[in-house]
Amino acid sequence: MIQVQGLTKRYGPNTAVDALSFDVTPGAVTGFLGPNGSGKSTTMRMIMGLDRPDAGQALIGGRPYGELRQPLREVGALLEARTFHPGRSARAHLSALAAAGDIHPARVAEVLATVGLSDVAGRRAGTYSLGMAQRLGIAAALLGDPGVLLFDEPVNGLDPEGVRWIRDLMRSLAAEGRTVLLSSHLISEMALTADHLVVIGQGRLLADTSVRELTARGRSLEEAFFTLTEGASVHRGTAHHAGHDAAPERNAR
Ligand SMILES: Nc1ncnc2c1ncn2[C@@H]1O[C@H](COP(=O)(O)OP(=O)(O)OP(=O)(O)O)[C@@H](O)[C@H]1O
Repeated sequence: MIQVQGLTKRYGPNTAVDALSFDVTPGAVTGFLGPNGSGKSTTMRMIMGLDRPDAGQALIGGRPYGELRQPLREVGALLEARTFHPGRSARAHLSALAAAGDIHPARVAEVLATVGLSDVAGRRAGTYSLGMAQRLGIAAALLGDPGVLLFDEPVNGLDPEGVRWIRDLMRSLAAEGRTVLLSSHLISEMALTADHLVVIGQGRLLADTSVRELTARGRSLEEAFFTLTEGASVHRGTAHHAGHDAAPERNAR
């Protein structure tokens, strides 16, 4: 379970994340949608303790990231690809992470197999394609077998087979009862992958609802997304925007 409570982050005069609150529940894929610059990555970074909020808090299983006793076993994240040393092999990279996180070394081979990198695990990761780099990032996120997972744009740069692989992986992680928060620009992909959606614009919550609810009455998810985010995109960078005072679309789970 992830709880985002009144989370706020300012960069100078810009408020990147603005009193944002939502929960991400286990056993489902929660899609995290919003236009470019709406604050998705900043929110995920704050959940992972990489950015300090100016107000509010993000909790993982009831605690802020910094207070988790065994963080790699509790939460895994793919926030940006290529966070590994290019001269190291995938196996060496994962082995170092496992050693640092007190994770059994046998997990390295397991996660390499899960992401389909077993055959190239000895190669320098710097030679990997974007798709392979994404898979290595996902392997690192899965290493501690955590119950909570965050993926920021995992399908970026992947070919159709890779996109489908990610979709199946997300769905199976949720089916195992894990909490999965997934950001993506690909709305059509989100319609296929996510059960629940959190939509933000200008750092504010625009909707916290099920995909089914948002696409009710024959509306496509794309239409619903544009209707929700219209005000937030058109007036981006100004103090006033449509929907400023509107209550976000929300439904109970
Ligand atoms: N380190 C930083 N310094 C200054 N401004 C920042 C910083 N990081 C993010 N921002 C700003 O905060 C806002 C939110 O950015 P963020 O990357 O979180 O959005 P996003 O929804 O993930 O966008 P995208 O979909 O393009 O990845 C943007 O206006 C961005 O320019």
